[in-house]
Amino acid sequence: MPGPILAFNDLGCSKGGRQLFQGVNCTVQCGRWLHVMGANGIGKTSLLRMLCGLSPIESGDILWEGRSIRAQRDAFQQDLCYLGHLNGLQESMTVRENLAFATALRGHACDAKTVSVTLARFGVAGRGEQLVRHLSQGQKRRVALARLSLSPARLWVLDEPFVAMDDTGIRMLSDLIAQHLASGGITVLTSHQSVGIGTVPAQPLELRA
Ligand SMILES: Nc1ncnc2c1ncn2[C@@H]1O[C@H](COP(=O)(O)OP(=O)(O)OP(=O)(O)O)[C@@H](O)[C@H]1O
Repeated sequence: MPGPILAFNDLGCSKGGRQLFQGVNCTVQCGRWLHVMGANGIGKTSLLRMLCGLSPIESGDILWEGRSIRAQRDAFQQDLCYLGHLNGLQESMTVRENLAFATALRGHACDAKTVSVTLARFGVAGRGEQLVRHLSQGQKRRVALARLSLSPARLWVLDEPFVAMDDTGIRMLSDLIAQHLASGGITVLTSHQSVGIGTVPAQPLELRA
């Protein structure tokens, strides 16, 4: 059995002088997914943002492969793909440019055929030359999934990824995450809906004030 690769150690968070949560402890192994749950405003997005280095860790620590993420910022960022509310897409670029840009940032070239095949896989074939800002919310989500599928990152951090998805999109995303887990990846996600990811049971993390 592989050892834990992601760990939250006594993690706490406050915003605007108010304590949101504290004393969060858990470990996540390869091939598992963490379902971060809790009431509106409890701090789920805040936790994900700390994990991604978008906000500082105020108390406790987050470990990746046994080392604080603060001590290995660049290497950890290479291992991470974050899908937030804004989908991580550049609105003023075309769909195709977005995918090429995202993969280039990670030092990979992505040829036109791969982009076309990937867009078709997520049901947005033929949208490649369209500006992202002209897509519907659900189509943007699908392009974000296409971006995710091209990412070699081992850790996927997804904030409410099922929002704005139709049933087909929800299935596509579940299958994509299941595939990621099967290849030894880890996913941390928030969702107010109950979620099924293949046959892999959720590892629940309930945030409480
Ligand atoms: N920069 C900030 N300054 C002050 N308060 C903030 C800041 N960012 C977030 N908050 C507050 O922190 C709390 C937690 O926000 P967060 O978005 O993490 O919650 P959440 O659990 O993801 O909520 P939801 O389920 O509604 O999406 C909220 O009350 C929010 O208003």
